[in-house]
Amino acid sequence: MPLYTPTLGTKSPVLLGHCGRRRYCSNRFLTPNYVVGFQSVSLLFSLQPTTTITRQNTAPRHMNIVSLSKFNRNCSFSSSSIMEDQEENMGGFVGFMEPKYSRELDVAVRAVQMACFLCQKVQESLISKSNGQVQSKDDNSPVTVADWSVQATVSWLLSESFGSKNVSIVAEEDVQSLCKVESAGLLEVVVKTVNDCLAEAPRFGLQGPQMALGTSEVLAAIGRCNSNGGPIGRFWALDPVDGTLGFVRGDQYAVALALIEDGEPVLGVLGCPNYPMRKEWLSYQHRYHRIISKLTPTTSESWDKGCVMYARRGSGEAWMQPLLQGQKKLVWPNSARPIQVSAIENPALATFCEPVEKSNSSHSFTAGLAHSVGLRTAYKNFDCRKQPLRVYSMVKYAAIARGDAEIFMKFARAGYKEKIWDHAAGVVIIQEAGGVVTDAGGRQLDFSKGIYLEGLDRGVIACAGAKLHEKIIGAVDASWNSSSL
Ligand SMILES: Nc1ncnc2c1ncn2[C@@H]1O[C@H](COP(=O)(O)OS(=O)(=O)O)[C@@H](OP(=O)(O)O)[C@H]1O
Ligand SMILES: [Mg+2]
Repeated sequence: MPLYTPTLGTKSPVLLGHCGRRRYCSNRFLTPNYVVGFQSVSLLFSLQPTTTITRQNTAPRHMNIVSLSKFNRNCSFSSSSIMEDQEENMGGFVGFMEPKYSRELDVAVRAVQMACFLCQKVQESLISKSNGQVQSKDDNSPVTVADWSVQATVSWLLSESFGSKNVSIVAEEDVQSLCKVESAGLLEVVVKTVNDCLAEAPRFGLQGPQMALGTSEVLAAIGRCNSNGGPIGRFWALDPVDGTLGFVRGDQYAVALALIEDGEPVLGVLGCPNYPMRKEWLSYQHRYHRIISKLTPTTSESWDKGCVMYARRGSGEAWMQPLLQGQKKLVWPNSARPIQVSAIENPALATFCEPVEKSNSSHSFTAGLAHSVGLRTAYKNFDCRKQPLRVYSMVKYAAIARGDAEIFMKFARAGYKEKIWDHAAGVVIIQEAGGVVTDAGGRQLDFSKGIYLEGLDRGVIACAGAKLHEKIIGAVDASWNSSSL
């Protein structure tokens, strides 16, 4: 049974009630022990003698608890058959509610925290010794132990939390390549990596397996990520290690997890292990950051370490919390703080970022655009040539969401189809942080057509605000025909 603490960081009125997998949403039984008011509270649930509670019976400090009338207007249940079928046993316990997707967001953030922990360990070992953990996929992109291990770990955690029947996942890695005879050694490392990570689950507030997972269970977890997405129902989109090149080069990468319902991303969680809470680190080469971090003592809040960002569609809020460090235990809200896009509207003051590899996005086209709109470009790595901020992975989305840059553009070569897991989490987070994300025609990205962003018009444009966005869209139109794209 997963351990659960209700979600942090909402200003929406909520009434809480969780115990393990059980959700107490009955309005039949309200104990006198709930707290009413818009204030930070720690709430102790009242328990029936027959109820088996493992732990976590308190609400996070900054949840807002309100009266039932407000609750009825503002809250809805997220559905989970597991919760419903266990609810009957809980008569007389407590009646609470929370905003839609709260539990999903809570589990997703914790799972991504764990995935980042796993990735950091693997990346460190890659850097310290190139010990053969970098593999090649059919398409020649590097695939690591981390890719498969994260996919297995996140899939297992989601299935445990919501029931494997209720969890559908679209993810990048394909289990077939891991089942090949020549991958036996790699598979062994993956199984060990997954078990090492899951053993830490209680520290992250989730329940790990009672016994270490066997090879078949790990393969089953990876293989379960075989959804093709689509317009109906609910599925998760996972990029276990986005920015594989950044990962193997010891630079930026991200763990991206989004929940998509009826074709729309409703939750976005982005783990950015090498993107510290402090802004200034983004423009330094990560190797430099690593050296400096080793020289400076770790602060209690770990602001100089990586972060996890997250948002729930329609909440008007996006949040960032530091990665869990050392042997600490994750305690909500884990020093979470709200993030917002930059207020800069003037292109001359705006910083734009783009993919590092010109094979992934045309640098010459964006350079022309930057020039025509009068965009500021950054000095990077003490390099005196002006250039955009080139950052691997969805950390670019993260940079826009928290106001470290104002514009992100990606123009892949003709014929390349963008995949949903490379964008879904970032889109929700930027939009809830106040930004705008569309294709180059100004249309919303369409996550309802399967694993690809079908119908994408030319490229992806994310901006801090509508004015900048309008200017970029106009500039793309003006220069597209004369480009070679
Ligand atoms: N040819 C081509 N064109 C455009 N995009 C491609 C292409 N090939 C791959 N991909 C996908 O892009 C993801 C990496 O995008 P980034 O923005 O991180 O690029 S970069 O690494 O900074 O250059 C990358 O994600 P990861 O595979 O997770 O790294 C791919 O999904
Ligand atoms: Mg990716």
